Amino acid sequence: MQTAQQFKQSYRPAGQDDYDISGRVLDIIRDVRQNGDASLARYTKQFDGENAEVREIPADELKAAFESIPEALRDALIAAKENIEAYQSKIKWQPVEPEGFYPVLHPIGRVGIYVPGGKANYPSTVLMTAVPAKVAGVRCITVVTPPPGNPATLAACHLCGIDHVYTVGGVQGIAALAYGTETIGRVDKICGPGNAYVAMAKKLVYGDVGIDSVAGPSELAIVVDKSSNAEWAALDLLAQAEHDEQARTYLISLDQEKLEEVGRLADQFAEEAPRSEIIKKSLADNHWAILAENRSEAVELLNFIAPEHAAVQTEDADSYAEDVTHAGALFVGGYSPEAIGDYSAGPSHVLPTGGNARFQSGLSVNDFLTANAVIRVDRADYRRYAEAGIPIARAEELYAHAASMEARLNGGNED
Ligand SMILES: NC(=O)c1ccc[n+]([C@@H]2O[C@H](COP(=O)([O-])OP(=O)(O)OC[C@H]3O[C@@H](n4cnc5c(N)ncnc54)[C@H](O)[C@@H]3O)[C@@H](O)[C@H]2O)c1
Ligand SMILES: N[C@H](CO)Cc1c[nH]c[nH+]1
Ligand SMILES: [Zn+2]
Repeated sequence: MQTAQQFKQSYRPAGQDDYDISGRVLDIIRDVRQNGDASLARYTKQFDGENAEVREIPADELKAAFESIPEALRDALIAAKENIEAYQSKIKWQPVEPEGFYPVLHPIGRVGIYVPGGKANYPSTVLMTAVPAKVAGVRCITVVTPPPGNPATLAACHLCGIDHVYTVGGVQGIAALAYGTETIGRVDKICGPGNAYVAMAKKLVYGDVGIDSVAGPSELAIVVDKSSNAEWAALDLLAQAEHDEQARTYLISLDQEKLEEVGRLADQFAEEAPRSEIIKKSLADNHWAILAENRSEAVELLNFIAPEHAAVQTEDADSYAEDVTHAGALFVGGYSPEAIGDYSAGPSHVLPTGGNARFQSGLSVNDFLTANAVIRVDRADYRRYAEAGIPIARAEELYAHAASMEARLNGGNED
């Protein structure tokens, strides 16, 4: 257990010290750029197993996967998809009147989605990325996912009408999307979460291709008080810890007894959990238990950590919504567990990690739109813009800029 002060003094956000992996990740990216498919095949055997194969899954196999999964799962995917569509449609940017200066909205042309598949399978991630892209109007979507391709993930690809699905994961999958190979077409923007290697690869290709955010190993910060249900809070911690040994969990309590109770239950549940090994390592290496003195210290801690998910399960949980400014998503009250956001609530579960919620929002339909300005000045209005521009151009000693504006001051043939 730590005080807020002690925690803040020693804390480092996830990913900031990943220098050791950045070199290795860059080597793989360079190799894929130079050697294309041959490089993909080599790294896939190295990281995913000797028999692992990179291939495109044809549409009829995706359909067969959809038909083969249990009906209850099919219905659940369809229901979740509807919720996601409803939320994303509600928040989609709307065109403004095309007069004067205005932004014109265009869907991004080619989108690549990374669907993780190392320590767990993520059909939900297909929905949480492809549905916003489709609502935006993206015409070509490519999914990459580690081999051999999980049936439920492939089923979700069919449900979402994905154009191309390739069984290639990790850094090599990201590099293939960013630069293209003989068989995989390069895309304009890559989205989707992944482990620390995938997150680093996205950072390193950014600029040559767009990315949504650095959505690395999962994070959850829960705030509890005397009134909180300790069992629920402990289970919520485990629900993040089971993703990855590197998943981070923070328990912030306004009450010392509750802090100890939740911690005890989490350790107890970890022993019996199906993914016990991952959970125990995550809790041992990447869990913080912090005693906050009061509500404002709890809010300050959340904003300091800027976690992927913040969950407030205190008596006055509603009051946190305005004050928590840095969190990928905020879950308010005991009946809003983070797992609901993972699957079926509607906002995307692809959220910024490593403190990036300070400047980055979760994935949404608007990440798949560009809003570029259209500038059209009439002769009647020209003078006031030119007169504001010319002195600034001169101050910058950019005389051709000034001349370009001056030449039009007295009119000409152009109307
Ligand atoms: N932030 C979010 O929005 C969000 C959402 C869902 C999941 N997640 C996170 O996504 C991650 C999924 O991770 P995962 O491992 O299950 O699947 P993954 O698909 O991200 O990673 C598996 C791949 O990593 C590569 N890899 C493994 N070890 C490597 C090494 N030593 N060097 C280079 N490459 C290596 C391999 O190519 C392998 O196919 C978890 O950390 C989870 O918490 C985050
Ligand atoms: N909690 C993850 C984001 O950090 C998303 C997810 C998908 N499936 C289960 N969970
Ligand atoms: Zn989760």
